Amino acid sequence: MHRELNIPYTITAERLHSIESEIKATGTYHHTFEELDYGAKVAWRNSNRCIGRLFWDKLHVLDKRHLTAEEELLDAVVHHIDYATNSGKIRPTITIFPQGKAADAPFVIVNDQLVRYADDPIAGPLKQQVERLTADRSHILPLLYRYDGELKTFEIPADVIMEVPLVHPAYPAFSKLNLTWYAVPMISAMDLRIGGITYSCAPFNGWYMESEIASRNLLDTYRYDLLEQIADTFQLDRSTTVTYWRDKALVELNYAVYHSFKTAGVSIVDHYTASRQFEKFEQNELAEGRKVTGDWTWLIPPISPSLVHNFHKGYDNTYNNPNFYYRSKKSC
Ligand code: HEM
Ligand SMILES: N=C(Nc1cccc(CNC[C@@H]2CCCN2)c1)c1cccs1
Repeated sequence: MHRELNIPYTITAERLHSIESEIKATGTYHHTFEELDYGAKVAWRNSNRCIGRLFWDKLHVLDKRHLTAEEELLDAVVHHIDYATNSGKIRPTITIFPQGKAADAPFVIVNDQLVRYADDPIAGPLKQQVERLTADRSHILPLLYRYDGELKTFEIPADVIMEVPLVHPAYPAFSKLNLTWYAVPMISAMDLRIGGITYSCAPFNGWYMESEIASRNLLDTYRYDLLEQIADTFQLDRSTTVTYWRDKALVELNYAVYHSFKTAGVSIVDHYTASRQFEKFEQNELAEGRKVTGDWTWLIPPISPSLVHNFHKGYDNTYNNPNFYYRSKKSC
């Protein structure tokens, strides 16, 4: 159940006292839903590498801290995918499972994203871990999770995973590559830290910025490395670098990804609009009297970076809490 709550949250002396006595008695404490909801939203607002932060107070927070049974926990993962996808009108959502650092939380997801193609080079190490545990070979990696200290796999039902066929309106030959990408990016291996509490299982999603798929996932040499094949479908002259065939292919591929998602009715943002939205975020934060922190190296888009405003300014990369952190590898 999702409840909209007013922001900002103000803590009372009584609440502080009750936290203190819970810590004295048990060594930790538990957030109220209001504290969890506000904490998760502020963690997004503090995510220095995120260009999508304008909508930080619209995050859908699904509180699943009460779940204990394995089937219920897995069902909540499937529900997240279904709820967030919302038939293409993507809802930025976070599902928060029982608290604890990765080593002692009852349920921890090992996958870095809930959906990952088995043939994606980035999936290498995870794929090896999965193949030691199961024989099934679907094109999407199963969920690898730790429950009660045991490493297990779960096949996410195909019907909740939406994919988008990639086409280019002006180049029919492009479809011959039979490229698709999954609709919703869902990060599942970062720790959410709020008020000294670590939630090591708190998968969250937004929607894609087109360049993530087009400039990085499909073109990085250590990812799908498709630049030449894609340039050929656009009939570009690859005989010399100075026909700018790489640059032309990159732009047309970004265009194709954006239009494919739009045609399929799946939320996506172009890099220019995303940068303008980030500029609005900066203005809003200033008006609220808050300093914006950011990581310039991730905030500039990988296509036409100097055409957007944030290329031309610096950012303070201080990490304020609440925030999201990489899980230390050893803990899983
Ligand atoms: C709503 C649409 C959103 C868009 C378009 C967006 C866009 C992006 C992009 C393009 C990146 C850089 C990713 C990369 O280069 O690999 C990023 C990073 C990040 N985003 Fe967002 N984001 C959105 C929503 C969210 C939400 C809902 C959260 C969490 C509640 C979030 C938290 C983060 C974090 C923690 C990072 C840094 C990840 C890392 O350090 O590896 N974003 N975002
Ligand atoms: N649009 C998104 N993209 C995104 C956000 C955070 C992290 C990532 C994955 N980043 C890792 C890759 C792989 C190396 C550099 N980038 C993607 C979102 C994912 C979840 C919420 S928004």
